[in-house]
Formats: sequence, C-alpha cells, structure tokens
Amino acid sequence: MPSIRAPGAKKSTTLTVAVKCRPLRERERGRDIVRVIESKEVLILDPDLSKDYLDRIQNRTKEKQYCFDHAFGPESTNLEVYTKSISSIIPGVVQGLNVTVFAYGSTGSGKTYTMVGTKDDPGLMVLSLHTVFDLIKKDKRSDEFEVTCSYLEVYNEVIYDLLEKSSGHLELREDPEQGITVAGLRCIKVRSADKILELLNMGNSRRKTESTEVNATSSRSHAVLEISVKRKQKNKYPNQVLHGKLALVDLAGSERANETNNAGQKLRDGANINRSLLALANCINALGKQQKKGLAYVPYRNSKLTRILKDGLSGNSQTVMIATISPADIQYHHTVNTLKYADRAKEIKTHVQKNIGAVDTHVSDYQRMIDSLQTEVCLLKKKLAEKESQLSSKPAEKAADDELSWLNIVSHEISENVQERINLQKAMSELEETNLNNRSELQRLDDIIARHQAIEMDGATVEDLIARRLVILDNIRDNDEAGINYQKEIEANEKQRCQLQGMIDEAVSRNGNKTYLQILSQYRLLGMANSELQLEMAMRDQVIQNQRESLKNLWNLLMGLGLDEKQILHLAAKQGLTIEGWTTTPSLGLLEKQSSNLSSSRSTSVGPSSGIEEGNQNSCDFPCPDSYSRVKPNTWFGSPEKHFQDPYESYLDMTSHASHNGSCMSSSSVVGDLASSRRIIEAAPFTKKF
Ligand SMILES: Nc1ncnc2c1ncn2[C@@H]1O[C@H](COP(=O)(O)OP(=O)(O)OP(=O)(O)O)[C@@H](O)[C@H]1O
Repeated sequence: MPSIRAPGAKKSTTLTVAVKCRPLRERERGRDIVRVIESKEVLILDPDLSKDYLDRIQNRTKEKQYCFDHAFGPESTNLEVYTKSISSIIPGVVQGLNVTVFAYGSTGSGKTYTMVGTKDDPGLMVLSLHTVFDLIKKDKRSDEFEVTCSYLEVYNEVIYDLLEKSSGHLELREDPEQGITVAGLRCIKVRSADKILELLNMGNSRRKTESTEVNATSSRSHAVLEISVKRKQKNKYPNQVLHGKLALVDLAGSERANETNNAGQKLRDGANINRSLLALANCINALGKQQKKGLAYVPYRNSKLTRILKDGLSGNSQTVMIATISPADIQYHHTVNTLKYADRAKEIKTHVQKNIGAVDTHVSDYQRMIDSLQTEVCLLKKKLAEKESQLSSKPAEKAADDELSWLNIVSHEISENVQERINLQKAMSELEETNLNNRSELQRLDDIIARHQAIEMDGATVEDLIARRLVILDNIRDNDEAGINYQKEIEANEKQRCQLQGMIDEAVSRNGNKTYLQILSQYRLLGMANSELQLEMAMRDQVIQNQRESLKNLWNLLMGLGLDEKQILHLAAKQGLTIEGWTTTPSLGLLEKQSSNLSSSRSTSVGPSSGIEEGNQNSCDFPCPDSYSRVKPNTWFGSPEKHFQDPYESYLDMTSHASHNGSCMSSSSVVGDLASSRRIIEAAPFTKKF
C-alpha cells in the first residue's frame, strides 16, 4: 500500500530577543549612556551633555527607551544570559526541534565574547553544547544518538569550511527536505562537548579577523556552528528518528566602512559584511511587516547569510537573537540602530515543528538524483583541477602559468555569475508567485466588495474588506518595486556574463599556445556542463518544492475542512493510502466521545461539513450549513478536476445565510471567520487543483 506522511504538530512562536550591554573598557574614552531597568528595559541616555534644560523639557532629547524579552547589564555573565534566555529551549534540540541563536550588534559590542566567551566566562556556544550532551547522557539507555558538527564562515559573500585546513569555496543548495544546505561542508561525528569545543577553537583560529580602529580582533566574517542531533528510539515501533539542529551564529560587526577608516581589502570586507547585514536587516523588516500585513515578500535571497539563516528567521526554528551593545556614548548611533532592529525582530514569528522520520519515497528519489548530479559536478571540478595542475607542472609550458591564474580568477567569477543568475531567477519566480496570490485575492475582494455594496450590506464589514484591499495593494506595490530591482540585477548579471565571455574569447583569439587553448576550451565545456547541471538541479528543486507545497496545501485543506486525524485516516484508507504516524483505528468509545463533542460544538460554531458519508453517525454529527453544501471533499479528493471552494465565497454565503435566516451571528464572529478564511487562502491558493 502506498503511504504518505502525516504532518507534525506546528507551534507558532515569536523570536526571543535579549539585549546584552558589555562593560565600558578601560581604554575606552567617554561616558556610559546605557541603563538596564528591571532586566527587560534598556534606556539610552542622550550622548550630548550640552543639551540644556529647555531642550530636555521640550522633548528634544535623543534619549530612547526599549523593552525586550530580557535585558542584561555590564555586570551580567554569559551564564546568566544563557540561563535566562536560552537554557529552556536547548532541550528541544534532543527532541527533534531546530534552535537558532544569533548575536547581532556593531563591531566591538561583544558578539564573540557572548557566543564564545572566555575560560572564566564561557559563552553561549560552550554552555549550550554542555547542556545538549548532559541531556543525551540521561537518555542514552533508551535511545540511540548521533551528533555531528559543522562550522562555516561567510566571508566576502563566499562560504568557507572552518573545519577544513584549506577550504575551497562552498556552494549553497536548496534541499527540499532539509532546507538550505551547504554542499561539501564537513560534518564531523562527535561524542562529547569537549570534542566540539576543540573543533570550535580550531575553526575560530581559521576565522578571518582583522584589527580595525574599533576592535583589535574584529571578526570579518559571519560564523555558523551547527550541531545536528539524530535520535533513534530503540524500543518503539514504528522506529522514529528525531532530527534536531542547533545553529549558533556569531555575526560580523555592522560598522560602516568610513567609520573604521579602512581601505582596500578591508573596505571590500566592510561592503560585503554590510551587504549581508543589510540583507538581514531587510529580512527582519519584511518579516516584521509580514506579521501585520501578510503576503509581503521577504528577500532572503539577497545574501548568503540570509539564505543560511532563513529557517532560523521564519521557518521551523525556535530562535533567540542576542543584540549586543556597547555602553559608550560614541557608539550611540550603532547602539540605537541595533536596538531598533532588535525591537522589530520581536514581531517575527517562527513555526516550530518536530523533524520526524524518513523522507517519503517520492522525495527521496528526487534527492538521490540531485545527489548524483552534485557528485558529477564535484567530479567535473576535480577533473578541471587535475588538468590545471598537469599544465602548470610542465616546464615547457610554464609561460601559461600567468594565464592560468588569470583563468582561475575568470572561472571563479563565471561560477559566481551563474550562481547569482540562478538565485535571482528563483527570487523573481518566488516574487511573481507571491504577487499572483496577492492579485487573485485582490480580484476576489473587489468582487465581494461590489456585491456587498450592491445589496447594501453591513457597512462595517465593507470597511473591513476595503482595509484589507489597501493592505494587499500596498504589498503588490512593494513587491513590484522589489521585482524591478531584481530585474535590474538580472540585467547587470547578464552584462557581466557578456563581459566575461568577451574576455575569454579575446584571450583565445590572442593566444598561440595550443595546450592552453585546449585547456581553455575544455574548461569552457566543463563550465557549461556545470551550469547546465546547476540549472537542472534548480529546476528539480522547484519540482520537489511544488510537490511539497501541494502536499502542504492538501493537509491545510483537510484541516481547514474541519477533518480530524481519524477522518483523514478514513478518507486515505478509502483511497488505498496509509498515513505514517497516524496508525490508530478509532475505538468505539473514542468515536462516541468525538461524536458527542461534535454535537455539542454544533450549537456554538459554524464549520465546514466533513462530507463523509461512511462512518455513519460521525458524518451526520457535523454541522452542514447551506454555504458549505457545495464543498464535497469526497468528490474532489477522488477527482482531480474539482476545486476547493473559495473561502471568501463561503464567507459571503455565510454572512448572507446568517442575515437571511435572522441568525444571531455577531459581526465580530463574522470578522473572525473572515480571518480564518484568509488563513486558508494564504496557506492554500484556491486556484490550485489536486
Ligand atoms: N561581557 C563582557 N565582559 C568583558 N569584556 C567584554 C564583554 N563583552 C565584550 N568584551 C570585550 O570587548 C571587546 C570586543 O568584544 P568582541 O570581540 O566580542 O566584539 P564583537 O562584537 O565580536 O566585535 P567584531 O564584530 O568586531 O568581531 C573584547 O576585548 C572583549 O573581551
């Protein structure tokens, strides 16, 4: 019997934001302007002492106050930060949940100190790893555990493996099952926290640091330590594998290039660090906005960092942001900027779900194909490297060395160009999809508003619909603007591609060295094959993504129709499907209980009909208002031609049904129903066919 997998329970949670103010350093000149009040509020005093009394009473002060989940003053240790803001979510990692902790703040504000710490004041990375292994020790008898660790850095928009001695550039991959992954990143099996700390120290020694005017050992890169915990329950059937992940992120400082007085390479670092941090800030902005406005586009694709942090920011993760600040008055602007972003981040919601079990066959087939393509790409790269080393080792052809190093630079730029093009195209298509949903919702809202106005229905409801319409219009405008920017970037990318092509063509026409030409043409062939493979992989990713989306929509529809696990099991059985994880056949007692619950709920709420005819009394206990009688789950489930009824239509039908029958449904319950209809729309576009 074919089987599909049941969805795990999702819990919506907001991002926890904690602020940590470091002590004023000895050599730091200036005044301490930060006050932490009752472990939650942060007060930033006006750095300008010359403000007179009049300025202050006329509210011209630059004093600012913010409130967070937690706030820690200079006297707080890392252990205190850990205990109050993180320790409660770490156990989730050994229970199959994802946890992300990241430190955000300007240069020298104490991010690395907070994440890594010192011997006397161990940081959050060290403390959380000890907790993970202590928890594993406790459950070792009943369950099997496998812990792996990876450590990477994003430097100048290039990903490096910090656990490799001389790591090459690594590429990001969008894995439909695991989300964003880094191809070729070393994952080392570990048995103790000490081993990870050893790896962490080794990785940290490889991290790119520079001395800037603000911090003598300023981290120039964003570092991500990921601990993955697989837990297999020994004596349980079916054998479930829980897969939890802990991502600990130490971001680079968000200083501006001119403030650190840097030049050359350092300036480039600054620009790229800021590109990533700017992208992060934009994502935080968009995510904050999304909580209020729905369907706003979140530009994760604008940097490597935001792509890596995508899950931690809005996906399947419990996330803590530690905003680090300096108490010094000269850092006022950085401090206020950091706190502004931290304040916005409080609005972000994530949806935590246990990562259970093995992938279904369909997806794993695709995964295998993608893996083999990936292996092929690696093989191509290896072959190319071999050819290059053969060429440079022949003394007679030493003259080609300079050209080879030139070729290396060009090849790297071509590869980046291709990656960027794929990324931009994907961003465009995601943006278009978001706007397609926006436009169809707009169309439906227009229809309903017109119908409401024609029959002069409740003015308050029309106002509500018009307000929603304005929000959607606003989203469309923002998304269109983002689309224009992406289009410009695509054009610039295309222009760069032509330039690179021109450079190679010119070199080929000028150069008389036969072997070099051979290598060059070989390279170009391999390069093209590589790009084609990457495009193919991107397309396959899309196919898998669509399938997962359809599956998700199917669950949303079933849940939205008010079906519970047993009814879904029943429907699936009729179609010859089993659902993994939902194996129970409801006992008679349970059915009776459920049936009485349903009967009692009928008098208080209006819900969709299950449409289940078999299973007898269960089906007749469901409320069946006229508005839902057109929804026939049995029919659409069996036939791919049928659509799910537009929830706005249901809403309109419901309101007219209520008013025609003199029902006592209040306008607030109508608005509540509208909100739930919207949720269905957002989760499952109604144009989708199954
Ligand atoms: N809580 C603290 N207690 C004592 N010293 C601290 C504390 N936080 C930071 N410091 C000191 O402040 C300096 C800068 O800290 P750190 O290197 O952690 O900053 P950063 O935010 O990681 O900077 P960058 O972004 O430039 O890497 C270091 O000398 C560090 O020892």
